[in-house]
Amino acid sequence: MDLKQYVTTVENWPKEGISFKDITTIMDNGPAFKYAVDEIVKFAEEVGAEIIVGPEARGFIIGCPVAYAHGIGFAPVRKEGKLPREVVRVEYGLEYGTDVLTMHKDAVKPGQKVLIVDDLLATGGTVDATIQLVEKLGGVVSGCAFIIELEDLNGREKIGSYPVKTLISY
Ligand SMILES: O=P(O)(O)OC[C@H]1O[C@H](OP(=O)(O)OP(=O)(O)O)[C@H](O)[C@@H]1O
Ligand SMILES: Nc1ncnc2[nH]cnc12
Repeated sequence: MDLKQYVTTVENWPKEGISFKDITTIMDNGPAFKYAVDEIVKFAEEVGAEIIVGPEARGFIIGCPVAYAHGIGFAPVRKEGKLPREVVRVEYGLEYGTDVLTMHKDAVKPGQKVLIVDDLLATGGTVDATIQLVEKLGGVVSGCAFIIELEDLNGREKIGSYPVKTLISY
């Protein structure tokens, strides 16, 4: 399937100079959404994922159905102040700002094989912070999967040698 045709580009949003890739037009199309999730389900199997970790908010939309398809768990990465129990925290930079990401301290078990899933890889700040959170908990990052990669922003450099799957590149 040519998944790219279902992405909507919105220029100069949320800030001047940003070319925003809107995946809601993948999500609201049944066959396109199923194709995108199924591709990441296959990758999860290839890397032997035992749990899916996904950052708020769009990582939840893609990561949860992947976890469900395999009958494995999903652990959320959330912005500071959203998770109710003890957390680990990491500061990170975005294409358009900075923030703090957190995970519950017991969300991933030591030695557990983790697939990190998000909608989009831009500067890699979010995935880099997510890798750090998983590793603080003793999890083993077995791969990272995204629907979209913005190649010019070099996010892959932040991921280092972990296996990466992306479905669409710009
Ligand atoms: O590679 P990066 O430069 O870190 O950018 C990618 C991240 O940016 C977006 O999330 P955002 O923080 O806008 O949050 P949202 O999903 O809640 O809209 C996107 O969903 C990724 O998580
Ligand atoms: N250009 C972009 N489009 C959609 N989500 C993003 N997250 C970071 N950069 C983005």
